[in-house]
Amino acid sequence: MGKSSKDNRDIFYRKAKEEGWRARSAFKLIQIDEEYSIFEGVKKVVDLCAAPGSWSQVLSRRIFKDGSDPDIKIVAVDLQEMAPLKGVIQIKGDITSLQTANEIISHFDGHLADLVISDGAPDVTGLHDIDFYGQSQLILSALNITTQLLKPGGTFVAKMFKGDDMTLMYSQLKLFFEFVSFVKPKSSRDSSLENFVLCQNYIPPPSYKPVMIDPVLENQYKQLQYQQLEQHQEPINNNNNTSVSSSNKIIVPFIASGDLSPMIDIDQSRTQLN
Ligand SMILES: C[S@@+](CC[C@H](N)C(=O)[O-])C[C@H]1O[C@@H](n2cnc3c(N)ncnc32)[C@H](O)[C@@H]1O
Repeated sequence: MGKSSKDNRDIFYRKAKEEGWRARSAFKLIQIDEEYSIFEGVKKVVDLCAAPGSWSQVLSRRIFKDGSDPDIKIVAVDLQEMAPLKGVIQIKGDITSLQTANEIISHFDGHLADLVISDGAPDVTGLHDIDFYGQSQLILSALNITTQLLKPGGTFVAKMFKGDDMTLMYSQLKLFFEFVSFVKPKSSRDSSLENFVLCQNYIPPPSYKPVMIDPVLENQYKQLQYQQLEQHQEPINNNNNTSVSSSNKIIVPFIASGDLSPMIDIDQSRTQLN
């Protein structure tokens, strides 16, 4: 490790201790907000994969503040328990589950979120390809649940690893968001492949209906295809009683498999979905 990256790590580590952040990751979210004003006008926010809670702390300090605005709701979700935080509703749950999505929505009094952030990380094996794959799947799960939670025009921020698939990831996210960019906050170590994707102005494709299927589970997708065939391509119900509309038939396999064939360009693919 070079001297400058070691110093960089130490600065943010020390600063986190001094300022009472649960993890130095807090600075990554703070720096993304300083550069892109992602908290502006935000009242409903979801922190996916939130433990131990430094991003939720940022939301508590910067959005909830003194708690004087009753419209502000912050919901944090993680597989693990985390210590309580002022103004943060905590859910112990899996972001791939419909039950978690429903539980989050139940706290928003019929509204959707303005902002969804995800700093999710799977258990790291040290094998680059496996870790990269695991991280990609977690982003897809985060995107999947985000399509249930985010209001049109909303913002989504997620951690990813820099890798060969960034162009593909960009194309996939561009199906749902007008602006997609990759961000590397200065508190993120230079030596790390970590990156963040910032997606702004959520515009789901016409007739897209969010479904909580896991596109990673190929068999589950095949099962859906069989059901579609049996039912002559009419919308179907999966186990979660959510329908798969014609736009989903195109988008879900595209996201899952990385098959670029249905997408010529964004506008054209959107036209196909109409
Ligand atoms: C790097 S930590 C998040 C750090 C957090 N943003 C902070 O600032 O304190 C990654 C988290 O992702 C969570 N995670 C991984 N897979 C998940 C899943 N399927 N559902 C919910 N949480 C998950 C892990 O439990 C872990 O706490």
